[in-house]
Amino acid sequence: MSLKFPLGVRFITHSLPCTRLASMNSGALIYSFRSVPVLSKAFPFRLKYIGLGSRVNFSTRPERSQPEFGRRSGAGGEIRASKSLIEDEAELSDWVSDLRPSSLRGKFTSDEENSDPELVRRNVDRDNNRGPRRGSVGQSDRFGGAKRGKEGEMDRFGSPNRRRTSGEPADSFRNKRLGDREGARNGRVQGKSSESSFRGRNDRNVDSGSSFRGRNERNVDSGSSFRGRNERNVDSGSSFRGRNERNVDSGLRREQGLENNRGLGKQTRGLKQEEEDSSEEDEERVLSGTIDDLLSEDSSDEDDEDDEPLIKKTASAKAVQTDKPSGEHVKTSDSYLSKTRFDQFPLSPLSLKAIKDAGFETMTVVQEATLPIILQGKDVLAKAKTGTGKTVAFLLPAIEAVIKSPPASRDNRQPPIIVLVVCPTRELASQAAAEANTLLKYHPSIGVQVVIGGTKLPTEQRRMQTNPCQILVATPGRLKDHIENTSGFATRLMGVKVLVLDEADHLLDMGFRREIERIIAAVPKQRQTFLFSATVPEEVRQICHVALKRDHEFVNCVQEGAGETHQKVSQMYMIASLDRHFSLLYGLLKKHITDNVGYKVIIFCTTAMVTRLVADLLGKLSLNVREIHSRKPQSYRTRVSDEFRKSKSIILVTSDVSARGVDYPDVSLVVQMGLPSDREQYIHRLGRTGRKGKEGEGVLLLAPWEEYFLSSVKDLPITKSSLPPIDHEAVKKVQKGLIQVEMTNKEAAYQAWLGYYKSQKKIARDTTRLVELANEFSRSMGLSIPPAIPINVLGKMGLKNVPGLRVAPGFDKKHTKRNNRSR
Ligand SMILES: Nc1ncnc2c1ncn2[C@@H]1O[C@H](COP(=O)(O)OP(=O)(O)OP(=O)(O)O)[C@@H](O)[C@H]1O
Repeated sequence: MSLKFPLGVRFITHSLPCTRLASMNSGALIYSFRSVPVLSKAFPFRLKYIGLGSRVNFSTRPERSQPEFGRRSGAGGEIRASKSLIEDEAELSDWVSDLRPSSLRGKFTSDEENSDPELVRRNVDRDNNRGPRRGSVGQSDRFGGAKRGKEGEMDRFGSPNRRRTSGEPADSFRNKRLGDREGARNGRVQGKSSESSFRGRNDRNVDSGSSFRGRNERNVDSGSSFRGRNERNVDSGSSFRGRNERNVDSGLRREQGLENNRGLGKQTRGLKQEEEDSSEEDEERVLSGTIDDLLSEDSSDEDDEDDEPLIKKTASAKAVQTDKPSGEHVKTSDSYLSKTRFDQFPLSPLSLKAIKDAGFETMTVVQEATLPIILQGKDVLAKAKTGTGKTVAFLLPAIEAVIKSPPASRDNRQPPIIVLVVCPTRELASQAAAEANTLLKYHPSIGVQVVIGGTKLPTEQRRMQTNPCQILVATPGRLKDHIENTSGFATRLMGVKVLVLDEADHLLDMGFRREIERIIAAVPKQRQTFLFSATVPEEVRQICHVALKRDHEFVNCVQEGAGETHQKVSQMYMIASLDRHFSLLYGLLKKHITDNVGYKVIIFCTTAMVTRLVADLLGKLSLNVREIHSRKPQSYRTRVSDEFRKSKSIILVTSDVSARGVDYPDVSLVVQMGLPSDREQYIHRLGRTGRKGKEGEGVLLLAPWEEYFLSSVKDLPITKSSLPPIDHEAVKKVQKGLIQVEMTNKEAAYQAWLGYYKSQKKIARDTTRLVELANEFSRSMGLSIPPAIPINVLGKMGLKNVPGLRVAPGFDKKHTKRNNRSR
């Protein structure tokens, strides 16, 4: 039997993270005082949870090989919070790779977009130097480019009334990173079997059947529980029924102490504000602070193990899982659309009209699951697969909140902001604003604006004054800038009734810590808050309490494990030594192009500089390729993003600036070259294909020594592919192409590669080996000797005196001074 919530929300499933926490089997609970490690990192004042003792596994995914990514903290739990750091370090690697004596000496002040690549690059350096954002979110910055395209769309939607989305494309994004693979330098391009047809899709079909009423049918308990979560331990066999009861009963009783969570705002006010980040790159938290900061933070990870007092754990919130099972129930398991119509909900007729114009016929599963709860006035944490309409899911009810608010008086030049949407990247913010404008087509009195950095603060300030809006979409850094520097802005934020954190896990991880704290502190406590993402790691769930009310609902439309990715997207990985990678990539692309007439491919590289290298090479191989990464000016990125969105038969090589949220239609293949920063990033990148229930393919190309990453995705349906045969001609072509690639690109890629893998603890542990691998990478680019690296850069990277490195003379401080003197 299934239970239904008043508005029809039904619980489907298996193991809910929360449902089986404290409330169940409480007699058996052991309250131990363990810390929630990430909390201490993110929120110094220490949140406390009642712990479930041994049953509670705060470290999330035990079966993941986290050590490589994890940073030690708190009670010794390995946490992924280090992701941000790692990403920063990835950025660092690119930044480092781009160091020149000049950039080491000075900063650049121009903010403008600049078509001069050199200047742009320098701008990047400058930006990097600016903020102390250490924890940065790599993604964010890397994200750089992607969605700018949206901006274009906004214009479209902008209609004559003030609904126009503002927010200029930010320019000078910066980011960096790098990556790549290793190689047992011997491997020769050869391919044995090959078979790897990257086809093996499971064409499970989609048939949602998920209507309000019919939900139960979907409700087949797959038994696939949330890994590493308590509930599984507590009551693995629990039936669907039992769970629902638990839900209804709110099995997740929150215990005292959680109140504290809400106090975040207050407490964070007192937090030390590190120097302001220069707005310009909220999301681009490139390497903030100094390299030393980053490295030292990194190295201190191990030390940071003091146990916190603690815990009080218990889940809060009810959990509603709407996902469907895997295995034989595939027919319904990958459906992203429900059968529920939008007009079955009490939505504004004008919104319904706009929805119809947008061509949305029925709700997606996440929309169907969250809307009734949100309309009840509750806070929601929602996890739903990539490309399944989360943006509309939070925007629709947010618009309702605006409609229900009393109109601002006409002479109020600074009307309250009713809805605040925070996105980790400029692209996502622009995209969300564009979607909002679609939904607001017939609400001319409701305005949307975007504040995303990249433009000068005063420009945005003026824009906000001349175009008052009720819905504001922002990136965290720029929003914080406005809170602190725009007169009257803080007052306007006191009108916020709905706060949305899009890509919540990313926003709540270490990278955006300060900004989010500041933002939460700046909006009223009496508000509704929605957190959406395709991935919500357990440790982030713990932090969610700082933003959400205690009785929030966790709507999980995703089954942990195989269910986190789309069944219609085949996932394969290839293991090959580094020296084969470029040829393999080329062969893979050629085959895909032959097999797919209107192909659209995204290739993710680990850093901006490696992205540039790969794009350069593929261009030389006469493929129709574009590149997006943080080193490109925002205007360029916007243009390319738009072009890629609209085109067919095209390849986009990109860094992680395009990993999250970017909604490119009809991407047929996603290739990930080298180590993804973590499991979530792997899922988000893969999510650029198979959107809206479509088919897609994903290929992860790793070197043998990167294979350990697979343990973190072992529950996903990713299978090993044999290496395809690569014909001799292709190998020769690639070699020739590599010769034509600019030397500076190779040098930059080498340094960036080194920097990126230096940030991967597992690999960096043995620096001699690391350098060997880097030199392997160098050879894979066709270089017989590795590029020399300035001594000061090596120092910053902690790689001085490591055998195998070539040191570029004359760039160390002493040396430079001497040279200057002698001039
Ligand atoms: N009910 C609907 N019916 C059809 N299409 C929809 C519906 N709702 C949203 N969409 C479209 O689905 C696409 C994907 O939506 P969106 O970008 O919000 O996905 P997402 O879940 O946020 O993905 P990601 O996790 O990658 O950010 C968009 O083009 C959006 O316009």
